[in-house]
Amino acid sequence: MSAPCATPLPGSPLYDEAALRMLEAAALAQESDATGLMQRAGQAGWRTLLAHWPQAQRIVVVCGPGNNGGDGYVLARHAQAAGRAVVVVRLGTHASRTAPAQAMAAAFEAAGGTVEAFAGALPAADVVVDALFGIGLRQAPDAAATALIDAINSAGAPVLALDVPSGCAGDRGSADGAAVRATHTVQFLLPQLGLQTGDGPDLAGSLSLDTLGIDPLLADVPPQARRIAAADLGHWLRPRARNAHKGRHGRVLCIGGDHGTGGAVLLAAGAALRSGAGLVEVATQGAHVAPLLARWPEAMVRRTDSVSALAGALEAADVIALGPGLGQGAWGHALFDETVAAACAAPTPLVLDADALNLLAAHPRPLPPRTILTPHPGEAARLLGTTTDAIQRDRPAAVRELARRWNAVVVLKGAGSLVCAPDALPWLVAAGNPGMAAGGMGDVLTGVIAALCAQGLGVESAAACGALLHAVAGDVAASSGGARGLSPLDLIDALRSCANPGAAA
Ligand SMILES: NC(=O)C1=CN([C@@H]2O[C@H](COP(=O)(O)OP(=O)(O)OC[C@H]3O[C@@H](n4cnc5c(N)ncnc54)[C@H](O)[C@@H]3O)[C@@H](O)[C@H]2O)[C@@H](O)CC1
Ligand SMILES: Nc1ncnc2c1ncn2[C@@H]1O[C@H](COP(=O)(O)OP(=O)(O)O)[C@@H](O)[C@H]1O
Ligand SMILES: [K+]
Repeated sequence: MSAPCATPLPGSPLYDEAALRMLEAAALAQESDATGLMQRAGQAGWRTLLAHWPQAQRIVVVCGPGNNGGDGYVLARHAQAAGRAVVVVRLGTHASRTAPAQAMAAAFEAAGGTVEAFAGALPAADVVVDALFGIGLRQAPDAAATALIDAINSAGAPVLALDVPSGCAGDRGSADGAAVRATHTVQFLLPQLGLQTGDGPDLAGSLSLDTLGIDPLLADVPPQARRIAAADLGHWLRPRARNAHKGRHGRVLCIGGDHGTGGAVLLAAGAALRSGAGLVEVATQGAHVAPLLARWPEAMVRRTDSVSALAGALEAADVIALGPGLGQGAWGHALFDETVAAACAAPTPLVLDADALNLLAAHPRPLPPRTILTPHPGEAARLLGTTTDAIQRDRPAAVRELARRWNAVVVLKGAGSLVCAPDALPWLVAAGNPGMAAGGMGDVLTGVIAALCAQGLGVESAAACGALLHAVAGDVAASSGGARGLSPLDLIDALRSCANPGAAA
């Protein structure tokens, strides 16, 4: 790997509700017709429906009381004009409340459209359009709205959501109550972060964006995150210099593997090797030395039955990965204390995972200036003294808070992993699959990130690129054979081809 290029930033911006509202206001100020944007949103919805389900004849459009419902009435009018059998079902007690939505409801009815109040069941449909709530939802849907959401989800037809799946917070990736599970969501104006992390992807289904003809630069709207995907790996993973030697690619020290969890540090070491570290040393319990060497003969393995055996290794390392299989017993605790102190003194980049994070939460202390934490939501909850549900309720806020609280780069793992340096814009990793929800996958990530640090990436770049490389390798591994039953070893096998983007296969 040669020096990373400086500009431009990889990936593309994602936004929150506040940004959407700012752009919407700027766009509305330019419109001569107050319904102009809504007309274009409804048209975009109809185009999307046609592109996905061109044969659909029976279309049920569920309209809520706000402007999202207004978009639905526009779609319904276009579908009816195209000769489809359309029924609008509106939330029982709620008529449209905004002037543009009222105008669009009236236009649909004037064109002979049928509007029914929801009375417990939806008419049979080839496609259901969810125009119940958009970004205006406040708190969990009430009882009437919940019943309608349940009816959409049990209609037995594909669901097209307009802007967001109703009930889902577009900037958080979670729902406080009932939420629509869409087949496809067409977002309007700007792409929303929350549809790509946590529960967002399961609720939104596949995603598209229609900007409604509005240039995002019309208003100076700040992004909430940057989205990185497989094509962005080349930004960080440049071809190596022809004159490279192993000393240029760093020495990784992996520490962990108490009795009973020796496989974790073995996986971390293998991942570091396959991600291009120059040298990999492992400090682990004596019982694990032989199996580790049998699996990775290129690793150096140090019998570390007590902390004194670490002498020399901590100083020699260019980056230390601490935690896989470490445990929280006396052995793990002593190694944790010694390693964090040494990394602070040197200071050496430090990647903390698994029980190193649990020990940190239980025994807080200042961390070295170049530290990366890789918590899953449960570990993140311990690090913030909260619950896993609270973390998952607002993953973007959680990753920012973790980075600030621990003054470290944080990878908040899970569907749509988020990576954040203190006071920086988070990265959203748009790769990975549920096959990776299996023991040992996090240990692989630790090794990948440590290897990228060792090869000269700064901690934020190593964490973002590492989380992306890990997820892309997971997708490559799952592409042959599927997600279920994926093993961390499959992922390690896939790392090398992904770590050399642009190279001939
Ligand atoms: N403002 C505009 O000009 C445009 C808005 N657009 C659409 O408008 C949407 C936003 O519209 P709104 O701001 O009107 O909001 P929504 O249509 O998302 O929802 C707000 C309505 O839902 C009700 N509501 C909120 N929380 C509720 C709860 N927990 N239980 C039951 N009812 C609840 C509110 O009282 C209000 O009537 C966007 O997502 C997009 O689809 C698009 O038409 C583009 C143009
Ligand atoms: N549903 C999912 N979609 C995408 N990635 C996932 C999913 N579930 C888990 N992962 C990824 O797999 C890894 C699991 O890590 P972790 O929970 O620490 O596992 P372990 O501790 O068993 O090694 C993380 O990188 C996480 O982001
Ligand atoms: K919706």
